[in-house]
Amino acid sequence: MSLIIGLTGGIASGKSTVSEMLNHRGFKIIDADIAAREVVKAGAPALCEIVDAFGRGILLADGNLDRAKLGKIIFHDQEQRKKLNGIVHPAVRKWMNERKDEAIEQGKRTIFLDIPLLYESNLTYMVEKVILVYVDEEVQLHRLMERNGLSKDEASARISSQLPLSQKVKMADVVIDNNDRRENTEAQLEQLISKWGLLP
Ligand SMILES: CC(C)(COP(=O)(O)OP(=O)(O)OC[C@H]1O[C@@H](n2cnc3c(N)ncnc32)[C@H](O)[C@@H]1O)[C@@H](O)C(=O)NCCC(=O)NCCS
Ligand SMILES: Nc1ncnc2c1ncn2[C@@H]1O[C@H](COP(=O)(O)OP(=O)(O)OP(=O)(O)O)[C@@H](O)[C@H]1O
Repeated sequence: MSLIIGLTGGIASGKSTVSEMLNHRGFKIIDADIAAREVVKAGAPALCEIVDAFGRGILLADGNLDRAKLGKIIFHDQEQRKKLNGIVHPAVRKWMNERKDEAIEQGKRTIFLDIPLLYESNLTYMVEKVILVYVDEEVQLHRLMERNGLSKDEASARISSQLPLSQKVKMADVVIDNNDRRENTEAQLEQLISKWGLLP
């Protein structure tokens, strides 16, 4: 029997940072952001649907998706975001479920699904427990601006396109506070692994 745990948070709250720590300990992580990139690769059916919905101008000269351009559209317009989500999310779920089944077959005892939009997309049915990686909003804004080289307005638009972390905190089984140094985050993770008796 494998335990399926959801790892969620907000944009730039530290999910990848925690995933990396879990990966080092041998745990299997299936990442929705990677899935979302895979399912829109050149030639993929979801990419054709995106072109039908947003026009050929959404492609780069080499035929790949212009992510920066699409980001500018969807993080500022809820209707366009819903349209994109409707195309990409079913393919993401399928991709993740296939990887999860593979991991179960390989005998993995704990499998983490890293899903930024776990609550927004009502995907809690896919997991048995939820870990939330939390940061205060000003830390989130600062780290996002820094990591992606975004202006304050652009970063705020991205944060506002998700449920506030303060709301997600109330729904999660456990919260990892990632405001402090990485060592502090890692110590909380260690404690949780031991408290829940998690094995890779
Ligand atoms: C709009 C796109 C092309 C922008 O690409 P970009 O390389 O700039 O960002 P990236 O994919 O690395 O996403 C970074 C973060 O943005 C947030 N985010 C992405 N898409 C969304 C969305 N539709 N709604 C809210 N937040 C989102 C997530 O926190 C994600 O971790 C891309 O995010 C995308 O295809 N989004 C739709 C698919 C999706 O919902 N992905 C999130 C996980 S399923
Ligand atoms: N404890 C920390 N102290 C300082 N910087 C951190 C810490 N944790 C993460 N960061 C930095 O903050 C940024 C966001 O972290 P990370 O990429 O792990 O977030 P994420 O939740 O996976 O983001 P996204 O959903 O956007 O992919 C990165 O640049 C990372 O290096």
